[in-house]
Amino acid sequence: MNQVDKVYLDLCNYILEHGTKKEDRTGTGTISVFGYQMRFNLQEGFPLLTTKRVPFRLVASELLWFLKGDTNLRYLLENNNHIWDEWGFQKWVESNEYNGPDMTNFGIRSQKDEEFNALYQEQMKVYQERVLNDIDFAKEFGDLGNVYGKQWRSWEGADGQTYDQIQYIIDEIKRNPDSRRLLCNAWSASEIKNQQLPPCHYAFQFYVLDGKLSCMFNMRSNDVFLGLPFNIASYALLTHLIAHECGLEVGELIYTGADVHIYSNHIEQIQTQLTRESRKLPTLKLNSEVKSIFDFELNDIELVGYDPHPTIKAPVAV
Ligand SMILES: Nc1nc(=O)c2c([nH]1)NC[C@@H]1CN(c3ccc(C(=O)N[C@@H](CCC(=O)O)C(=O)O)cc3)CN21
Ligand SMILES: O=c1ccn([C@H]2C[C@H](O)[C@@H](COP(=O)(O)O)O2)c(=O)[nH]1
Repeated sequence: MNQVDKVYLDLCNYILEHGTKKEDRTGTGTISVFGYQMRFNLQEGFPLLTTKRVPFRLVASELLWFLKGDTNLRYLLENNNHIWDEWGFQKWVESNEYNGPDMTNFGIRSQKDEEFNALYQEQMKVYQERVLNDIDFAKEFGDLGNVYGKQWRSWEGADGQTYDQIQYIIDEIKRNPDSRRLLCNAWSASEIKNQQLPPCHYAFQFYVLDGKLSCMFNMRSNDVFLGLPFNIASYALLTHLIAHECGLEVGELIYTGADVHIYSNHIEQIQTQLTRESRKLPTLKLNSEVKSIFDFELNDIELVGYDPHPTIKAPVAV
């Protein structure tokens, strides 16, 4: 069994065995543990689960969106990436400008009420079309607020200046690889009110040893079935991109999670996944002509040899 699926499935088993039932903001209900760490050796292959298909293209386009400093859904929709749609949609249906059918608690209601779900799907389509085709609408309702992209690339300091935390990390790695300050912080107390969803992966830090770049990322809250496979792959890709620019190999990826939970409507899916045999990990190939991490585009990033078990569908808690 490859180490990545093993470490992930060990976590799933651990939560199912030792987790406690806990209510949550979305009203879905979870089984949760508080505090968990996992380590992935990036030399062994790219950490994308093989016991279900994880859509790497969506992971990569989301990361490029963060790295552009973009916070507007439009870029994701243009790339056929719908993982953030619900949080933009929520902003629209809660605004004065929305005058369609009542969408209160659309996340839960769309799962339980088929008639409502049809109405919701219709309004979601309208929303997506308008974000893609109406620039003024997109500016207002496609924007998720000061989420990751803003905090990573243009953090607003108490001095009124903006700070590019990613550029700082890259410059520091090149200048002073032993630094213990290779850190990016996305959690800002004054910004929570300006975010459709306050950051879940709220900080990460790099470490250079023997020509290898390692990364530790911290999550305050983590959806183990849908979010975590994305989060692991996303930070692995970020580590590869930064290592590429800095002329380093990749080292280890370390995950630290706080409220690590399985949603009550994901348990069957996890149980299915637990019965599957893992396969060989894929590898990552980056276009060597691209030098700066900020110049990467989707087709400069290639996953080689990914042959996973089929997708397992699950509803997302909003
Ligand atoms: N409850 C919850 N879980 C999350 O993981 C999560 C949030 N909310 N809110 C913000 C972002 C959005 N993320 C998401 C959202 C949806 C999927 C998801 O549905 N993934 C499917 C494929 C979806 C598709 O093909 O469009 C999967 O099978 O992995 C993954 C990550 C991670 N985050
Ligand atoms: O990258 C992400 C983003 C979000 N999540 C999950 C974690 C929680 O299940 C929800 C957020 O809800 P809160 O009530 O704000 O904690 O989204 C994730 O796993 N990964």
